[in-house]
Amino acid sequence: MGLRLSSLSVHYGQTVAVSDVDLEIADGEVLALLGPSGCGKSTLLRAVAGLERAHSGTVEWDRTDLAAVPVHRRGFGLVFQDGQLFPHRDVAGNVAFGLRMRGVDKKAQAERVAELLDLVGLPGYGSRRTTELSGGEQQRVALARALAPRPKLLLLDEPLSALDRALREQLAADLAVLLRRAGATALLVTHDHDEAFALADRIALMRKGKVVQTGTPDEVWRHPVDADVAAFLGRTTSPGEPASCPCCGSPVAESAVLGRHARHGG
Ligand SMILES: Nc1ncnc2c1ncn2[C@@H]1O[C@H](COP(=O)(O)OP(=O)(O)OP(=O)(O)O)[C@@H](O)[C@H]1O
Repeated sequence: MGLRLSSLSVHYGQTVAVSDVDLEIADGEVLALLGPSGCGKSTLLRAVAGLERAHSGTVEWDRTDLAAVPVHRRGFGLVFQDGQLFPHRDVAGNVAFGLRMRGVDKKAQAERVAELLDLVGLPGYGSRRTTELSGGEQQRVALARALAPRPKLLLLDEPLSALDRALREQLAADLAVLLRRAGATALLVTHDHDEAFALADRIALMRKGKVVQTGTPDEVWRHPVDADVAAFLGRTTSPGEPASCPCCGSPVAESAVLGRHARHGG
């Protein structure tokens, strides 16, 4: 159960952006779609969201084909790189958006907004103007807005890439914790392997429209399918002893250790 893509292809005219992809995300799982620029990650996510049509193949949720289900009826939450908050609404108004659309009453809206602002580390921010928030705070609000209606699946397209390096690492660690706390099922698109290692239960590596490898972060780190993947992950094909996580002892990329601590709650 959960999301299943079967032989999914998406074309833009002559360009084959996604080619014959099979992929599943189980309930409660965070899967990172990782690959270089232009390999088709965003297109695949957009096809899952219903923003692009499949050329062939299927997108299913709980074994139901979504081809005829429009974006707003899929019950998926979306977070993009730049948050895309409504500038004319305050923070609470943004977070409550999906709840208002579903006709949730005012009291329940306020309770859920407060709960979500706590979750993303912005308690008491409800009446703040979104234009006065930092980039990191805006992304937290975008995440709270996406999570508020309890989406079946959270679609995150490079949610941290507009932020500077230090903030990105901090927020990746925070995001890892709060996705688990929220029990979210998520598809995360990123070109940053540190981010994928920090956040994901499983990684799908994409190249030229195809998924070339899937596995846990440890599996893809230990056994990259080929030299290109190894190089993309920032390791050599004949590494020395890789760094190991002090929490679980797994060999992981040193730069990913911070995020793994967060996942272990340490
Ligand atoms: N609207 C579009 N019209 C035509 N071609 C497109 C369109 N969007 C994407 N493409 C092409 O499809 C391919 C996949 O693009 P996509 O944006 O999915 O890649 P990506 O892996 O998400 O890249 P990035 O990390 O740079 O965002 C690329 O060759 C791109 O040029």
